Amino acid sequence: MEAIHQIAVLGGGSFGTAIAKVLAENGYRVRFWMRDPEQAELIRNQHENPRYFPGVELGTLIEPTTDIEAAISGAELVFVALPSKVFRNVIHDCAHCFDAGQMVVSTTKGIERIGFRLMSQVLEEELPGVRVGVLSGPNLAGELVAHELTASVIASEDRKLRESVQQVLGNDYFRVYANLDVYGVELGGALKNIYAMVSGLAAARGMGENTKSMLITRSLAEMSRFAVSMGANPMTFLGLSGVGDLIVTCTSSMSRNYRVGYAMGKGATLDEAVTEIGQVAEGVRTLELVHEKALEMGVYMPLVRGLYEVLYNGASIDDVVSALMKAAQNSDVEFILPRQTDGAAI
Ligand SMILES: NC(=O)C1=CN([C@@H]2O[C@H](COP(=O)(O)OP(=O)(O)OC[C@H]3O[C@@H](n4cnc5c(N)ncnc54)[C@H](OP(=O)(O)O)[C@@H]3O)[C@@H](O)[C@H]2O)C=CC1
Ligand SMILES: O=C(CO)COP(=O)(O)O
Repeated sequence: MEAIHQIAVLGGGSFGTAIAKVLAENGYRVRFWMRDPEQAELIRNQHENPRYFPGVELGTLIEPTTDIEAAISGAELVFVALPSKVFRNVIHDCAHCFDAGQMVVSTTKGIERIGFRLMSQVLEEELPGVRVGVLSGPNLAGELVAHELTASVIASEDRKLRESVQQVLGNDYFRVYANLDVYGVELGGALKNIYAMVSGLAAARGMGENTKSMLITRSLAEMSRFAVSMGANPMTFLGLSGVGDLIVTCTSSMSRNYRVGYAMGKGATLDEAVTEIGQVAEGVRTLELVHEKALEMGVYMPLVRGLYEVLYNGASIDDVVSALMKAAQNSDVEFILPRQTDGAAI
């Protein structure tokens, strides 16, 4: 395995900071690109990112910069940790800085509005010739920076990329497993944000432990049904990037998506909930896109539909829950007993 000498991280928010910190702790020099010169100056002088992780030491191997060309050029490996909403624009504007053969890894868990593209597809379209990968899994940034024992998945068809990412990120608190199914790994990371909002909402209403388990498991069934309709392999959802990420975001109040649902369950409007968090909650946008796609493709997604009704059409949570519970009872595992399509059940 060739040694990696230079790594770039694009995006100076929670996850970009967490990944840059892991890399630096593993002894790599990291060019850390962000848009805000003041933030870059603070990180350069204080070796911490006070807006996202006040008090967390980042060390001296992280070199913040607002010059994206300087960050990318010469880096063998580039991690992109930007919200999906801005992902294509940022990559498009700096596409000329990339060389063929460079390894580019998206950590973004979202979907592009036009064309329902995932970020690896955006990378392939914008950066022909680069090697593309996706990093996804149960990776709450706040826990990663605190060295909680964590695992993730690097998905790529490119073996060199998979092994390079395992090499540069793996250490005594972070394990990186490999997968070939880029689309499935990425889709799981995007979809689970919707169900994290559902779980937050239910938690705010005082759900029991049985309810929590039912919600997470039926979320997995719904995600898998959607994946199959998109031509993806639902088996990937059995891994860390599927059920793993679903569990952490549906049970942790550190998840921004969970917190959006929770705040709404306590009576906040969607705008209030999102503003209060002040960081990206990808699930809000993903919900809209998946709701639309499910309608278009005729995929049965009662949790998506119920959450959409609450968020966008002012439906009462009690009415939605009641409709879900009264719907016709159906198959547990649809790969064993196909779902009956003449009724409707959670
Ligand atoms: N946080 C987490 O636990 C994890 C997050 N992810 C995923 O990573 C992605 C990024 O999330 P995260 O880092 O948490 O988000 P944050 O909200 O913490 O940070 C977003 C970052 O994007 C920057 N940004 C926003 N718009 C632009 C733009 N137009 N040009 C340049 N930079 C921009 C922000 O800059 P500024 O600070 O100047 O506003 C900020 O640095 C998301 O898809 C998320 O789902 C994946 C795994 C875990
Ligand atoms: O994806 C995440 C953990 O794996 C982070 O979730 P949130 O974006 O909901 O905070």
